[in-house]
Amino acid sequence: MEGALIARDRVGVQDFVLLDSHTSEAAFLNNLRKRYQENLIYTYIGTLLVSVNPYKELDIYTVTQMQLYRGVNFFELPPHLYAIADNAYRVMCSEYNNHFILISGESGAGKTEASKKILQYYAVTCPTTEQLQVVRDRLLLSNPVLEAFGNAKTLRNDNSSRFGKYMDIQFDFKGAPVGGHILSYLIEKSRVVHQNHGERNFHIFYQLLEGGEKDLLCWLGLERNPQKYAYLVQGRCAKVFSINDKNDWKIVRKAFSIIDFTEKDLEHLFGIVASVLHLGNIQFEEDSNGHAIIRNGTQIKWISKVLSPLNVDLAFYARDAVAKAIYGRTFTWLVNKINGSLANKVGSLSGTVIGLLDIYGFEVLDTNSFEQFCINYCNEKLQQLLIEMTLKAEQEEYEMEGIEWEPIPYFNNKIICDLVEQKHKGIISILDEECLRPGEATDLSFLEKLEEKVGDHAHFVTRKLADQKTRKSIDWVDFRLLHYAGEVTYCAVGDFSLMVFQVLCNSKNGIVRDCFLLSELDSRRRPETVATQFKNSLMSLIEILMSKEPSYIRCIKPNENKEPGKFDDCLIRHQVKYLGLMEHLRVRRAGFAYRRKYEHFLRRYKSLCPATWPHWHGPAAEGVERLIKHIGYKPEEYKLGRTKIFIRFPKTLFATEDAFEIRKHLLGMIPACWRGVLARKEAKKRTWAVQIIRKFIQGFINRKKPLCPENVEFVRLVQYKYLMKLRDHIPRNVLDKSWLQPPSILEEISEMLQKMCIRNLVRKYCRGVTPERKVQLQQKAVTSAIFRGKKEGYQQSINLPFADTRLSEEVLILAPYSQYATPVVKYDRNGFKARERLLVLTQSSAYVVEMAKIKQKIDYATLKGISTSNLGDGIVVMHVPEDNKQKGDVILQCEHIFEMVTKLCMLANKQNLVKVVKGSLRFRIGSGKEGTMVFTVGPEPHVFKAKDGQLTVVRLKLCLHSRS
Ligand SMILES: Nc1ncnc2c1ncn2[C@@H]1O[C@H](COP(=O)(O)OP(=O)(O)OP(=O)(O)O)[C@@H](O)[C@H]1O
Repeated sequence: MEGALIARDRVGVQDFVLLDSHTSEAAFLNNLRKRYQENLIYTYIGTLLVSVNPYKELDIYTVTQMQLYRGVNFFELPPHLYAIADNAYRVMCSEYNNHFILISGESGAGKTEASKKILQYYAVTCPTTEQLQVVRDRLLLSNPVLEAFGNAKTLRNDNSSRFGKYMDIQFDFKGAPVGGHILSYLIEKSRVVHQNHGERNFHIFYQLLEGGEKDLLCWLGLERNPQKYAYLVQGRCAKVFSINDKNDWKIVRKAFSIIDFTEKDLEHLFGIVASVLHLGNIQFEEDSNGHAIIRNGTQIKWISKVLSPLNVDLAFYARDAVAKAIYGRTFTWLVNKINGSLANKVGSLSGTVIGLLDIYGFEVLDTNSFEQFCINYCNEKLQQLLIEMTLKAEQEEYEMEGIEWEPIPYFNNKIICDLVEQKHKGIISILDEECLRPGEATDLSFLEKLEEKVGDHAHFVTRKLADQKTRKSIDWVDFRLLHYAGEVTYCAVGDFSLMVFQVLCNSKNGIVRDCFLLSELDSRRRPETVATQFKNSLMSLIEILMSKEPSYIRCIKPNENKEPGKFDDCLIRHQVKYLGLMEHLRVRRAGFAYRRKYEHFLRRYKSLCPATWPHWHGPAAEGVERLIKHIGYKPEEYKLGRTKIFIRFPKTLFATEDAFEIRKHLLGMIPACWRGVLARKEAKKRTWAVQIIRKFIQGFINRKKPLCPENVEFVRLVQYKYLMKLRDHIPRNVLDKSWLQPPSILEEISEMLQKMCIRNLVRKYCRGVTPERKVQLQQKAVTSAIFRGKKEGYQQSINLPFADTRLSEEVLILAPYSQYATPVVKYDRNGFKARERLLVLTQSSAYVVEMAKIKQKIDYATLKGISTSNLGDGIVVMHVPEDNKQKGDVILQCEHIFEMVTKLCMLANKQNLVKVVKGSLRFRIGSGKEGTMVFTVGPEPHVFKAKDGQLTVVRLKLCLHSRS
């Protein structure tokens, strides 16, 4: 709601409590007018909603609007009856208590429309289930039925409710509507028999005649023409342009079927409607005794006989009384029947309710009868309730907030209520006494009694009691009450006799029988007058309301002509008075114009103080204190409650609001400038991007050309991208041969880079190699040169380090020539297999040692060659020169053949002497003889010598020397 504070000069304030001169009626009207002219028909007084009938369709009742108000804090959106409805609903759901919404205003002010809209709001926004849809439909459809029987066209409203209505909507614990209950008040029975010019009887009569099926009318003995019925033609406007009776009949018929009326019920109901019409057509004439007799006998078959010997006037009077009674009681029956259908049958039993009270407003007619008396008394009671509840709520809030209560001058209308309802001394009691006392009661005797008993009351006047000046305006049969809303003069002439209709108790029509109970004829019981009945029902209504949380909607009729946009000051001023709005405003203001929770206040105005902007991290109350200190509130302008700040004068709030608007504007500008900078940057970025993309495409097309302006950036980009990627994929060690595939234009560079990289890695590797490791590597390089790709087991031998302790002086595995077939295995202390023969390498020669005794010395200088097979056996043959002293070539079997051969070669410096042979080799046995050695693979490794001296070396899958 604060959102529109700034527009207050044009559209007025949304809450009357913000009016500077809150006691000025003119200021009140002015605000209402401003808003009405802007189609803002709703204004608050605190939590009370004032509504002015727009007399045109406004776009504010859509489902979107409903959703907008759903669950939103009351003051955050413009005033609306949805806000009232939603607030009541939300509080009900959260606090699990009962509520009522009191809608009042004079005829045509928009009460019924408001209550229907609230019902629709609940129908749309409340949770429901498929089962509960039925309840929802019944709640909505009870309206057309009640309106058909209880509404009529009047001069003031084409669809005027002629009864007061209180409807409870029952909700289950989940907040779903599960049922309803209706109470009706004071149906205007007089309308059944009499209508003023320009007005009609209740809608149902015209609907039945206009829309009723031919058979039905025939059965009821009715003609379609309303002009034929005396009760329908007095207002001379049976047909009205704005009302479509035929269509409404269809709606009502459909509604009847939804709200559980049986065909029998309808038969009886329409029977009664028709009876009333027939009754109205009965005419009397005088017989010779001066008694009334029925003139036109045809109608009588529809009603019971009139037996009393009455004169003609009284006979007409009695006829009308019967018609009114039948209709009135049938209406009550109808309401009860609807209640049966609305009763909660599906939901949980213990739920909560929201009551909608749509009740006639204060009425002042040219001639005010008993009906107006009741209506105005009702308004007096409701006004009292409103003032009391508002005051109570205000006081409670002050107490809760720890703020001192300041007494407010206001008019308490309890004194008028007492005048009407006090036991024994009140007007109703006096009326009862007059009606029920033996002997003839007259209007004048009643008036005299009043003068006697309440004559000295400040709010009661009769002609006799009045002063000279006012005497003229009061008739002898009148009394005047000074209501809170103004003076009303009532005519004391009326129907004070109690009518009892024995004959109706025996009717064949079920509804009539239900309505007129025989027990009522019990003469021992003191019957209640209509006034007392009304008083009692009003008392129980007040009791119902007192137990609930209130919300109020006050409806105002802007003009008498149902004209949109016309704001009749005089008419509205009256209503503002009748509705007690000034009084309510006075109570509501109670010293402080505005109050808000600290959190809300701080959220809105925090930008006004550097300490609270943009964020306040402490408690909201302290934030507000800092804020108002910074703005400069004077001590008399505000009070700080427990949870709310109270601001005494609207001008203080407006000044704050204006400051906030300026601030908002400034704050709004910063983002605007910033947005400009960003937009310019964005545009630049886009232009730049377009150029880049264009260049890229050009570069791609020309990428294979030598560097030129067209491709230079593309190539650089590709280079850059490739190099950046290569950086993450560079080989980390000399053995890693992977290299990132270059784009074609970078192949040459990539190759160079790869070489550099490898060189670098190698250098790095070499620098990190120890002398021992270097020797190893040199040895391994020799091994590789000799054996790589030639002999089985080489690959596996690479990772096996050569040991310094082997073969420098001693320890090689030797196999005696004679024992190839069964080698004897021994282990020396170095863990090597030792046989009978050892090979010892020294700097200048190799010794074949047998049992530690030198057996054969081979000089490196004379060594002719070294042979091994390509298989994984451990046989090595050292070819020595043909020398007599020597026995022949040395054949050895050793475990570390790669190491042994390598070291031997290196010592002898004769790498090229080694031969790796396939299949077989020839060797010299000595003394000029030669032998052959065959290498083969078999299921078992062994070495054997054939008879012809040929040696065969069989190796298993595994190499002989592989120990691990
Ligand atoms: N919010 C509204 N928007 C548009 N038209 C409205 C609105 N409220 C009322 N009206 C118009 O005013 C007419 C009278 O309204 P409504 O019947 O609600 O008055 P009422 O106060 O219930 O009168 P009564 O006391 O005679 O029953 C409606 O038929 C409708 O044409």
